[in-house]
Amino acid sequence: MSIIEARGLSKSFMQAVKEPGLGGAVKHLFLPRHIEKVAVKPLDLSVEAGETVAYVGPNGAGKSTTIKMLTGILMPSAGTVSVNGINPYKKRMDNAAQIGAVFGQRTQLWWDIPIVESFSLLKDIYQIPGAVYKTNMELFTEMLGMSEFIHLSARKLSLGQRMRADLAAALLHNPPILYLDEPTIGLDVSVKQKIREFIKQINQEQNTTVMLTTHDLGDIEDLCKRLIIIDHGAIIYDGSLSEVKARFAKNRVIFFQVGSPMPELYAQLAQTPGMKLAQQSAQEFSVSFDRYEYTASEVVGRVMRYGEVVDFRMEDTNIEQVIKAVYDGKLDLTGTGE
Ligand SMILES: Nc1ncnc2c1ncn2[C@@H]1O[C@H](COP(=O)(O)OP(=O)(O)OP(=O)(O)O)[C@@H](O)[C@H]1O
Repeated sequence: MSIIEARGLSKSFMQAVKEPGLGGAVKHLFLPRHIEKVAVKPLDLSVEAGETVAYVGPNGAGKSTTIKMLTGILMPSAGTVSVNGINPYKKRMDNAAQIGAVFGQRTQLWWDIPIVESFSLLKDIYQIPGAVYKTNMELFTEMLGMSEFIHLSARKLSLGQRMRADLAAALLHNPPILYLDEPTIGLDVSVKQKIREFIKQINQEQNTTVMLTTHDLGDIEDLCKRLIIIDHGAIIYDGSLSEVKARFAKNRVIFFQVGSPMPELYAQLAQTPGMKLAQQSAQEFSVSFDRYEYTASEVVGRVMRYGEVVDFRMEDTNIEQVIKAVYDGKLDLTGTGE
């Protein structure tokens, strides 16, 4: 059985509808009006132990609501959910022992006590054996570079330091499942890298299942093998990241600057299947091509036959562009997942 299993899982909220101004507020007091907002439509989800899953979607798509149902913070409106055999909402204590969670916008550390003492409290709360605690503290301090701030209180930490401390706190008890909600939000490149490396290592060495929501698509490329896209509360794609890349990020573009205009080349390219010309000026143009049909050297060689190439650079379509196209409604992935 999968480590995370949801069937028909959904969540609706009652949202207050208030007319603007004081009059509206008074009216709402005596005659409150609500509408039902379906945040997550009935969804099915199975995640195997050790998987790394990116759960992405535009703002308001229902990502956090799903994660909150899986972590037991929110009670589902309908459907069933089982996490490592436990109903997370009904058995919150048992569930807490088997999950680690990092919500990028909030901390689970005590605000006014040194980080190292927060860790020590967590050791008691989770009843972490001394040897496990010692090993993890050493490993996490080293990998996340925590020694410089471990004696400070959470209040005094920078965002990057706090995120590292939060990640360590979430994993101290060796949970088999790690939920990450925007774990790299607002962080600089080097801290992001540190956090990604750490998550990767924990996943590989301890087979920790990782479920990640993020708007930073670099997190996905670095960490996740599986991609789930949710939009308006419904899953619109569930499949491997590499498949999406192979099918939709298959184009490469080479930008050329040439010594003189090449009208014959332009005419020829216009008729070549699998290649597309986009002209910026008489001497600047780009050729996009299917990287499974042509090699970059074939394309460059073809252009060079028509005249002098002053400069060129190449770009791959990356997963970021593919997902942006899905969010913008320009690419439909429905039916392409597993
Ligand atoms: N407690 C709540 N009460 C009423 N509506 C809510 C509540 N929580 C979420 N919603 C609504 O449910 C929808 C989904 O919200 P959710 O936070 O799950 O989106 P998200 O995908 O995590 O978005 P973001 O990327 O902006 O964090 C939104 O329309 C939101 O306004």
